[in-house]
Amino acid sequence: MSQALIIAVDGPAASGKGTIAARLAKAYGLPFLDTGLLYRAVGLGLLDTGGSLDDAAAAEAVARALDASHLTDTDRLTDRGAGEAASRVAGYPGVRAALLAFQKTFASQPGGAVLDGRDIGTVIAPEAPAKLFVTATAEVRATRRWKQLTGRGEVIAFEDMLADIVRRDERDAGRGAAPMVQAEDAVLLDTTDMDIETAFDAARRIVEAARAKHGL
Ligand SMILES: Nc1ncnc2c1ncn2[C@@H]1O[C@H](COP(=O)(O)OP(=O)(O)OP(=O)(O)O)[C@@H](O)[C@H]1O
Ligand SMILES: Nc1ccn([C@@H]2O[C@H](COP(=O)(O)O)[C@@H](O)[C@H]2O)c(=O)n1
Repeated sequence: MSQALIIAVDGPAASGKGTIAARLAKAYGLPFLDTGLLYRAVGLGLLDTGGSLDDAAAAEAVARALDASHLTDTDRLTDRGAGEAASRVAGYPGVRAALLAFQKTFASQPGGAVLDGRDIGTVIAPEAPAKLFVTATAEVRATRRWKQLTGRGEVIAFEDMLADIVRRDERDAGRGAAPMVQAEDAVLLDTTDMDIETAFDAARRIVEAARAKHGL
């Protein structure tokens, strides 16, 4: 059986990986999953039921009960508080285990798929023929996220945004369960000095090289 075009896009918060992944999915006509939304929905779901972000068992129960209806309020899911809550619950092995099968099934669709997150190339789809690790300096990422959130009305000081990004990087890279790390066979894409169009073009070249290498 021939290999499917699975494109794994990992990287730290606000590096632009979601933007790149969504555009790659459109360009190749593939289904796309932003896996960060799953963790964000678990974090918010826990808070909404009065739970504590320190309660691993309660977080796992929310993750096990997650369905598509929890993923519709994208404005709330992508706000600052949801990002912080997500990175707290994402450290619990039970939460990650609860979300694993859905992500693996999504990745293994016969025609291929694009997924973005922190552990796509290492845990969810280590077999992916195309892997990117998208990054940028913390200052540039904080600037992008600050513009995004203040542009839609959230009130945040830039220094607080930068501190959020640095704290999230440390938590995501430092946890024991599926830490954020560049897969050995992933190509690093540093978008610090790239606008969206330039970053997408570079990502597309990486995918084209992977397709040629794997005969896809
Ligand atoms: N190369 C770029 N230059 C300038 N702005 C960018 C670039 N890439 C993405 N952006 C903008 O930065 C913000 C964050 O991008 P995006 O949501 O794609 O990041 P992300 O890595 O998926 O974030 P998260 O990890 O939180 O999901 C968005 O407003 C997006 O339009
Ligand atoms: N595959 C993933 C995806 C996300 N996380 C955690 O969720 C947080 C929010 O993710 P965003 O991509 O929407 O920023 C993130 O900080 C991670 O803690 C994850 O662990 N694995």
